[in-house]
Amino acid sequence: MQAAGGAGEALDRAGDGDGGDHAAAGAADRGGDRADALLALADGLGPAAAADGREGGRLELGAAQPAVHPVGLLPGEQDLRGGPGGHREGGADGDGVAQAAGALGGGDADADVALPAEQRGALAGVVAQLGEDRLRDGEQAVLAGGDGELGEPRPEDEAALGIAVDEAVVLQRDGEPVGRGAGEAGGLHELRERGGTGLQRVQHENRFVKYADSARVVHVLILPSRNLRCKSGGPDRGATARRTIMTGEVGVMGRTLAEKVYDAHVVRRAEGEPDLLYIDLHLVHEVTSPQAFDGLRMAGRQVRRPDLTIATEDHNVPTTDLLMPIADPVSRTQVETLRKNCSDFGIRLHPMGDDGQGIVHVIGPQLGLTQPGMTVVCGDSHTSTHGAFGALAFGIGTSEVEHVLATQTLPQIQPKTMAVTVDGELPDGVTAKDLILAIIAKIGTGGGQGHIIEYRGEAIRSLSMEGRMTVCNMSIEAGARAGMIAPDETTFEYLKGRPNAPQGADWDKAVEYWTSLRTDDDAVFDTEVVIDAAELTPFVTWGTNPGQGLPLGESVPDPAAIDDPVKRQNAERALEYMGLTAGTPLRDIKVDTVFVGSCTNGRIEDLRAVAGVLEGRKVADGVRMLVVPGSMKVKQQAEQEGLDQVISASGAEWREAGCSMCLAMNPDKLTPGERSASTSNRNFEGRQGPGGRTHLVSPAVAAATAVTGRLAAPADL
Ligand SMILES: CC(C)[C@H](C(=O)O)[C@@H](O)C(=O)O
Ligand code: SF4
Repeated sequence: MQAAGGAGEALDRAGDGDGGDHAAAGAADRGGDRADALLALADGLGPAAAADGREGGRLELGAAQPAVHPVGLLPGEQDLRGGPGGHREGGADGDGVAQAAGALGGGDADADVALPAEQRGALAGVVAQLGEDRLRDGEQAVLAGGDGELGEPRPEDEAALGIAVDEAVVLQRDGEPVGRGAGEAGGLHELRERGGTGLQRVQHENRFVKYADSARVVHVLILPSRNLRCKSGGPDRGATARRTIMTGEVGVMGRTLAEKVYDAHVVRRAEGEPDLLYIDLHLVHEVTSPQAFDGLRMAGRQVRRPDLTIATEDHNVPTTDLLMPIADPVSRTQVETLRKNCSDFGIRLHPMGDDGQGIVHVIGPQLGLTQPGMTVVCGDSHTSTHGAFGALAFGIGTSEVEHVLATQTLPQIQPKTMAVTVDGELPDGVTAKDLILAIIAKIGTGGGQGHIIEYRGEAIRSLSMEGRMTVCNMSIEAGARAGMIAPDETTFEYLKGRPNAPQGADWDKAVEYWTSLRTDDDAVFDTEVVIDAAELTPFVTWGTNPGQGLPLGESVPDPAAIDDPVKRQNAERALEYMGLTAGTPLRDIKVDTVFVGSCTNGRIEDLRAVAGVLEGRKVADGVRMLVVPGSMKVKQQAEQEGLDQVISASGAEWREAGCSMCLAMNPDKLTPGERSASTSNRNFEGRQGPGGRTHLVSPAVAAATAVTGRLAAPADL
């Protein structure tokens, strides 16, 4: 199924690789995806409970579940629409599809059926695991294993791990419901006795059985063998794992951070099919959403969780004259379409000129919406940025955007895991951008393919949140599905007090849970790479992909010296396009333009670094420098700190927030042959304008380059 978004797949994105011809790409997208989108939706709706409780009726996910979040700090409790209510006002549409009440909220049934506390108590508990007693203080044993003998689970029953007493539960066991027998706590009989409203029995053809409080769940509990399945590879992973457990050859293995977050969001898993993942946060922008909304309209659907969906205008917005209508008709149409869609479907939008507007990957973290342990998606490949918080965040195609809008879930094939460990300390003057460029040069643009990369090690721990976002942002440039960094004090410090961050007791609970989001010591990664931070220096690209980079002190490589014929040919072609000669010292390369901005390096720390270098200096004659904050808030903060003054005094242009020259979907473009040093993340042919030549650099290198007019580091000044 194409819409499953397999690991490492290219997105069905518009406007990529075509020099910004997004209108044409959008049309192709529209034509190509329709059937797949419908397919995906049908699949997505398959396994779970009918929201209206009709057994055997149309199968749907549980009604208006809050986002899956073990500590109950639900993104669903943050109503992104800003209005009263949120998901608790949800209703069901004519198809039994639960809908949060928004502008178009249909139906008046309250689909968000909360279980009375005593029923939840009856459900929640712990199953003794493979004969071991796993009860801890405050936990209660409720689910019997095997044939109902408490404490005697059969290995194949794979009893679930501990559940806090106040959590909602999915009871699951292969082939039959757990806790079904008379007298067994948590059995359906008991729920019925107590009036069990909101619980449905769901039996899937793949013998995946749940009793679910459909109003609250739907976590599939973490099963020990799940991890083994993940490790054994191939479609028969489950069978292999089970055999292994039964013969007692291996114990339960630890899990990686990525596996923990992934597992915690699986709402349905069936042999031979993609998993269905619950999505906690859906970010939307003008480029990849129009066809998705059109699809909803065509199918008569609404947005299932407008309260977990937030939109911003970023790609097509100009960075000057915000009060003027957008001159370019394609950009204007994109932006106007997003406005209409958000208004029709009840989605909070940050339009141009709004205080909260900015690049989608800058505003999510800024608003405290991106939190550890979440699943975050957006029709944008650099969604990997949000992995810096320990969220599982990845880009999706337009058909998948429609799927998430309609169901708040996404079919996924579980990616493999990769550790990139950066030992030691980054030398002075070496930044997160240099680090990620060096990582990509080392592992290649396909090095992370099929994997979620977890960045670890001392050098990563020492990075600020801004630096971590820069690193995770470019995971996609290494071909990875996502990048993640385990949350720690730096993460909590960044989040604390942000508008959507938990508060008070919720905050403490959240931090406790977030602290558990780290790779277990005995977890095994599918692939591991180790890098010594001490060896790194400022890094720049010389070619037309982000992996064609070298330390600034080196020279343009000679393709003739490259053994691999494909790489050699790529290098030849890149040098020709870039107008470079082998052997030229990188420091001798003259630039025409310097661009500071983008979701890679448009944050406050980046602007501080730039102003730090520019202070008391001038941009070289003949060089134009654009400094584009990643969001309006970043812009305001920079202005409060006086950074704009320093930047303007140096001769650089201080602009409004947006993607800008990162991809040239607005008037900020390179002209043919023009060469830039750019803090963005992509350097393919025409990325910054047809014929434009891009060198990817850090903010500090960008600023030093602006001063000298040639690729340079601050230490060269
Ligand atoms: C327009 C969008 C789909 C695209 C992406 O997916 O990344 C853009 O943001 C980019 O950086 O090329
Ligand atoms: S700033 Fe660049 S990379 Fe980031 S979302 Fe915008 S276009 Fe994509």
